[in-house]
Amino acid sequence: MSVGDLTKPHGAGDTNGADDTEPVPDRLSLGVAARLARYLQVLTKAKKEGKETISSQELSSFTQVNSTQIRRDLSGFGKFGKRGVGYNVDGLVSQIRKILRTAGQHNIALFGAGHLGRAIASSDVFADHGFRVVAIFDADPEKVGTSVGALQVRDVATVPQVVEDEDIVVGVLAVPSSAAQTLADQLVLSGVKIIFNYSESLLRVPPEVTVHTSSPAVDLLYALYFYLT
Ligand SMILES: NC(=O)c1ccc[n+]([C@@H]2O[C@H](COP(=O)([O-])OP(=O)(O)OC[C@H]3O[C@@H](n4cnc5c(N)ncnc54)[C@H](O)[C@@H]3O)[C@@H](O)[C@H]2O)c1
Repeated sequence: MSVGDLTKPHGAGDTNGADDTEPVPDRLSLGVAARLARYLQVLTKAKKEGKETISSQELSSFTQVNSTQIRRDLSGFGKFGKRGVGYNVDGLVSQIRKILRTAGQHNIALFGAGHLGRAIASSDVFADHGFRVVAIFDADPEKVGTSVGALQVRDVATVPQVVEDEDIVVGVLAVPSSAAQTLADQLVLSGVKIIFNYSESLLRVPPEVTVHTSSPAVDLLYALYFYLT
């Protein structure tokens, strides 16, 4: 079964641009989307290291998805895979980015210019995948106006205006749990539909808004489950 088999295609003539015969899927199943994102993570790194091809076995060893599943998921991208040679890294990166709709540039607003916020702002973790931190906010008047890399810390009162001016699509919360819900509410009111939450706060948002909560300990519990079973 390929990605195409698991999804509902767009109407005729609406194509992904890379191959006129390949329709862009409307909706991926959660499992496929999660696996494609993991492949993309490995492929992006491989591309950065100048690797031209990658085999399903290599992808498997880095993603812990078995290679038969990988071949099935990627069978829709026939022209990128050659027996004995593997997949063309460049081609597969652009194809998966189109399918996950992550092609192009997406602007992030970061909340919290503390330890984590500063580390995120100065690293490539988001930039490697087409996300750019274009604004950083903090509630502490001592931090507002100071520099974090090329950015100046802004006052949270300016959120709605900055979201509009900077075309922000993602809000990243690197603030104490006690501050997260109020900021999430402000982001929702400003029209932001994706929130990446580093705090442990259980955020309440309307159904059209997606919250992803990053929790290393919970990821470890998941790994532990597979280790123990
Ligand atoms: N999930 C992870 O991997 C991970 C890792 C480290 C920290 N964290 C979490 O990230 C958060 C930040 O951690 P830290 O170590 O950077 O803390 P920190 O105290 O160094 O920084 C927090 C910053 O948030 C600012 N802040 C407080 N209220 C705010 C508001 N309403 N609006 C904007 N800014 C506000 C503070 O002034 C401070 O600058 C915490 O919730 C922590 O538990 C998560």
